Amino acid sequence: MTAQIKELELVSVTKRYGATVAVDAISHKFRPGGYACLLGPSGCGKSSTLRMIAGHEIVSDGTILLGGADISELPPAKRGTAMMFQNYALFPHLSVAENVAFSLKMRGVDKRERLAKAGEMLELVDLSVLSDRLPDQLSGGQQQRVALARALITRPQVLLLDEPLSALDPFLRIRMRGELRKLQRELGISFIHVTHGQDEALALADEIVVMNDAVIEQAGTAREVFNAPTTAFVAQFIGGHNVIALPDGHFAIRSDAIGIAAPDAGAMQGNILGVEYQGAHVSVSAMIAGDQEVSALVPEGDFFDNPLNPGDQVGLIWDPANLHKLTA
Ligand SMILES: Nc1ncnc2c1ncn2[C@@H]1O[C@H](COP(=O)(O)OP(=O)(O)OP(=O)(O)O)[C@@H](O)[C@H]1O
Repeated sequence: MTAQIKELELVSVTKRYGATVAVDAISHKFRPGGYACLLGPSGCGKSSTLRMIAGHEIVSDGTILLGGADISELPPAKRGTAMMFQNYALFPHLSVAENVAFSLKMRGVDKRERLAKAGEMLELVDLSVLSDRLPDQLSGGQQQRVALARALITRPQVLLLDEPLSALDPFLRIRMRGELRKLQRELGISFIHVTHGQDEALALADEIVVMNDAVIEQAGTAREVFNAPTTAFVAQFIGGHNVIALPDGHFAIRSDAIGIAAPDAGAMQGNILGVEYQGAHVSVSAMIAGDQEVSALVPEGDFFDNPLNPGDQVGLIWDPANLHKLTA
């Protein structure tokens, strides 16, 4: 299945709902066979983008290309994409195997062949033993695997996942996250996964596409986006950063790149506002010049060698190489 995975490209894609511009002329090439996360806050246009790629929403303007061919006008089943929905959308009256085989039935594939294919898909997601059950006889995690098998049975080039983990409890979410990543590696196809969780995106993605207010703010590998956010929005949304105004502009710096020293040392003086124990680290917040609050993540051992309290004066130190100039 890994041979010649086609590249998905968005060219100036726009979605308007009446006067609302949900997606504003976004362009992006997704890496073929990669795991991409569309990350952003509620209402930024992630789901609209995904639904346009799937063909469940009409593109208002722009083009969607798969392997160079324009798929913008094709019906969902003819695009080479498949979608797994947030609520799984399983048919309650059909067995697991029949749910998985459903789209082949719609395509006129005969019963024996479609159930054989459904069997292969259920094996892939480790659910063969439950193939005769009804959806309401399954756990949330099992239902999710059925939904995955059902989306994969058409052998898509691109699997689209809309908040696939949001219905699961935190423990299961982390387990399923690992399973999704493993499955994507095994299949070698492109996954595009919509999430508003930065931890989820960092854990899963080869590529993170950060959206805000209908546009792409930044796209890059998880490490690039985390280590060098280009805008204040990305720095704040991805977490673990401070945005600081200095005489020569606005900069992002990771909280764990700020150290604490004696009051007369360091790049800047600060007054401790709060101390929060987080296990491996202690998060120390301080007020610096210009009424700006910054947080430093200090390794637990270092903190307790020189404990601090609110009201203490300190110096904050950082390596200037860790300051990333922001463009907006
Ligand atoms: N069918 C619709 N009709 C009108 N406006 C819509 C419709 N669907 C979405 N919108 C609007 O388009 C914008 C983007 O919505 P979209 O669902 O794409 O965002 P999202 O980033 O996926 O948000 P969430 O994480 O909450 O699902 C929002 O302002 C939303 O209210």
